[in-house]
Amino acid sequence: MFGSASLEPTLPVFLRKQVWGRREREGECSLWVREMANKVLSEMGLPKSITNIFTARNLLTAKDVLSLTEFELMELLDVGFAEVTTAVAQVSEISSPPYQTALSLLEQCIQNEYLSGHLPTRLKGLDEVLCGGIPFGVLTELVGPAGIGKTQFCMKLSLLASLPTKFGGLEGRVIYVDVESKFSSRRMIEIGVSSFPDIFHMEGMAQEMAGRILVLQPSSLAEFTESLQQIKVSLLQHQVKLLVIDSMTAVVSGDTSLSVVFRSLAEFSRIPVVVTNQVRSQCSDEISQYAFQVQSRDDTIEESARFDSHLVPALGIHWSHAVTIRLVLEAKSGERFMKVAKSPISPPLVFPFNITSSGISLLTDVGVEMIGPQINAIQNQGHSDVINFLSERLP
Ligand SMILES: Nc1ncnc2c1ncn2[C@@H]1O[C@H](COP(=O)(O)OP(=O)(O)OP(=O)(O)O)[C@@H](O)[C@H]1O
Repeated sequence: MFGSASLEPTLPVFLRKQVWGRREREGECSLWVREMANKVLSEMGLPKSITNIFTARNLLTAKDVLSLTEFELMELLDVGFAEVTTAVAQVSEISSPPYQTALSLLEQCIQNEYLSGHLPTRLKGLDEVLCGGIPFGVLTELVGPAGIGKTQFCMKLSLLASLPTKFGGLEGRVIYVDVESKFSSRRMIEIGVSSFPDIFHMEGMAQEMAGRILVLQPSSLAEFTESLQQIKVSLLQHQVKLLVIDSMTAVVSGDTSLSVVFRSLAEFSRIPVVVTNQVRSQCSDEISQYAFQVQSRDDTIEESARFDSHLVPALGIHWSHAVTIRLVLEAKSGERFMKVAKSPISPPLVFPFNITSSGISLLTDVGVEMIGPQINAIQNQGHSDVINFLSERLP
C-alpha cells in the first residue's frame, strides 16, 4: 500500500527516536534536528492516501509520526504492521539530512587543505604529525603553565608567517594581540637572528619583518571587543597570514561566546589562528594559582605531583570544542614537553623540547604515543627548576 523505501542511508528508526527524545529532553535540539522534526507530511510527496490517514489523525509533521512507536501508529491509524513500518521508513528517509560518504568527506578535506594550507613551525616532528604545520582556517590552542614557552612559540610562528616565501615563509602580515604586554620585539629579533642568521643579516631584513607584525595591546575586554572589528577589516584588507591571541584566558575569562567568534574568524579568513590558554587548579576557580607559585623549595615531590595532577586548561569545555588542534606544553621532572593532545589527523604524541636563543626546538623529532589520562593531563613538575636553570645561563 505505501510502496517500499530503503532505510540504508538513514539511521534506524528506533535510534532516531531515541536521539530526538534525548536531545529534546536535554534541551539541546540543534537547528537541523528541529528542521527535520518540523517537516510537514503533506509536503513530503508521500502517497495521498497515507497523507490523508495521517492528517485525519492529526499527525501533521515528521516528528508527530516518528515520536510514536509502530504499535501506537497501528492502533491510531488502524492499519497493519507492514504498512506502518513502510510509512515510517519513508517519512524517516525523506526527513533525514542527506548523508555523506567517507570518500566525499575526504575529497572535501583535500580540497580545503589545497585552498588553505599550513604554516610550517620548522619543528620537524611536529610539522610531520600535523601534515605540514599549523593548519589554516581553524583554531590552534597552546595551553600550559606560566613560563613554559607559549609566548616563545607564538613569536617564532609570527616570524615564520612574515618570512619571505623564497625562504619558506608566508610573506604576510601578522596580527598579534598581546593581552598581557609580554611581546618582546627584541626577543623576536634574537630568535630570528639565531634561527635564520643568513636572512636576518641581510640589510633591512629584520626591520622589514618586524614591520609586518602588528601588535595590539588592548587594556580591557571592552577595548579588545572594539579591536575585533578592526581585526576583521585588517584580515580582509591586508595580507594577514597569522592571527595570534596571547593570552585568550586574560581576554575571555567567563565569556565563552567568544570561542564561536574566533572559530568563525578563522574559518572566514582561512588563516591560522593561534590562541594561548593558561592553566588553573581543578579544585579552584582561580586562574592565577600555578604550581610553581605555591610550592616552596623544600616541598616534597609527592606533594608537587599531587597538586600538578589537578591542572586543567583555564578556559573550559567550550574552548575545548572550539579548538581543532590543542598543543599542551608542560614540565615534568624539570624537563619541558610538548603534547599533541587534540588533532583530527594525529595520534596523541609527546615531544621533549627546550628553549634556546633561537626559540623552541624539539629534542627529538620522533614523538612518543601517549595513552589514557596522560593525554589530557597537564604537568608542572619541577617547572621552577627549568626557569631558574635557564635564567642562570641567560645574559
Ligand atoms: N633568550 C632566551 N633563551 C632561552 N630561553 C629563554 C629565552 N627567553 C625566554 N626563555 C625561556 O622562555 C620562558 C618564558 O616563556 P614564555 O614567556 O613563552 O612563557 P608563557 O608560557 O607564555 O608564560 P605565560 O603564561 O606567563 O605567558 C622563560 O622561562 C625562559 O625559560
